[in-house]
Amino acid sequence: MSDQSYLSLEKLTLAYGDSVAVADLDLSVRRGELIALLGPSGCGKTTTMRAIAGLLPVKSGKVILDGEDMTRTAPNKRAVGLVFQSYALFPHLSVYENVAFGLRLKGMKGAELDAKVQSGIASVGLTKFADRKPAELSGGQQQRVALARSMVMEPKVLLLDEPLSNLDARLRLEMRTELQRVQRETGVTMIFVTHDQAEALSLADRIVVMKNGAIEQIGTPEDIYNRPTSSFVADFVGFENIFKLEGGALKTENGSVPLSFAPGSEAPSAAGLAWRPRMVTLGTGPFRGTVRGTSFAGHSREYLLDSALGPIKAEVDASEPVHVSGSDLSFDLPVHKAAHLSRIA
Ligand SMILES: Nc1ncnc2c1ncn2[C@@H]1O[C@H](COP(=O)(O)OP(=O)(O)OP(=O)(O)O)[C@@H](O)[C@H]1O
Repeated sequence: MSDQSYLSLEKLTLAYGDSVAVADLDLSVRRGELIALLGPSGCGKTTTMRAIAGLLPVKSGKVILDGEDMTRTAPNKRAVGLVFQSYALFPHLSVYENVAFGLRLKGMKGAELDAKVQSGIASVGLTKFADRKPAELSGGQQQRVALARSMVMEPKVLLLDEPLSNLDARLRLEMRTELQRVQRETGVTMIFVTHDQAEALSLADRIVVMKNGAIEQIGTPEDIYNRPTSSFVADFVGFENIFKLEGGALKTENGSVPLSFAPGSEAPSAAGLAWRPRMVTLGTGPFRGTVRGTSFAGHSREYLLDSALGPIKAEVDASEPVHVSGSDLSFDLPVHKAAHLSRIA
């Protein structure tokens, strides 16, 4: 993978009428990268994809692909493929004809067309189903046809908008693997939109977390999961205990609570600290909390504690002794385990 940018969005601003949906967005994607756009509903993921595909005029800024300014290029001249959550297959055409459709439009025919379509269908494991109509296929199979149909066009970038969201849990896992395989085998640059954190973490080379039409954080799955830099991303990936930090003390609803630091170590300069429930130590530590609620989650047990810091969520192995509601417990928020946040809402 080269370090050079293959697809660049430069100060991209996108609007519907007067209403700005994405503002000043900068994103640089390397050739062959698999990027996930992750974020809550309405944050601008689909809008960004539509602009890359040329389906939405750009208000200001640029879309550069493979060294060419595509900002004003028509969608069909961009070499950008699209796979939507609703597979948008032609219902009256067979699998074969669905996959052949775009190639025929480009004027391909005869043996060349046939070879290309056959290999596209084979690459997603649907050779046996070539003559079926979409209605005679499962959701996962339809999604594979949509993928094959885009891939035979040899796009420079393949955009997938919630490609797995209509599939049941088992098929989603299967399609994740399938997408990864196709990506590895073809080396195509892929950008996919998802609401689903687990999907983004398991598939992407890098994750772009969006909020209110802007990028909140870009990083590897490990960065996003372990080192969120803002309270928004921390909350999104499951750090449920988030505090402002001021002068080495946590700011809480009930005032400042000093933290204890390992001898010789200084208070972090971060604006905030965040802990996953798993990172909270139960049973020892400088803080006291009263168990307000507990829930059994199979391999683990979650506790909600009332404390001078406010509500604290803790999670421990289910094999640990059970603390009943009303129990008074010591706990700790180990500073060395915390995510250091530079921005906190
Ligand atoms: N056709 C449209 N006309 C007007 N506003 C729109 C249109 N499509 C989207 N928007 C607005 O633009 C903003 C971004 O929407 P977008 O669809 O890009 O979000 P998203 O992150 O893809 O959300 P979701 O996960 O729900 O698909 C939202 O405020 C949305 O209401």
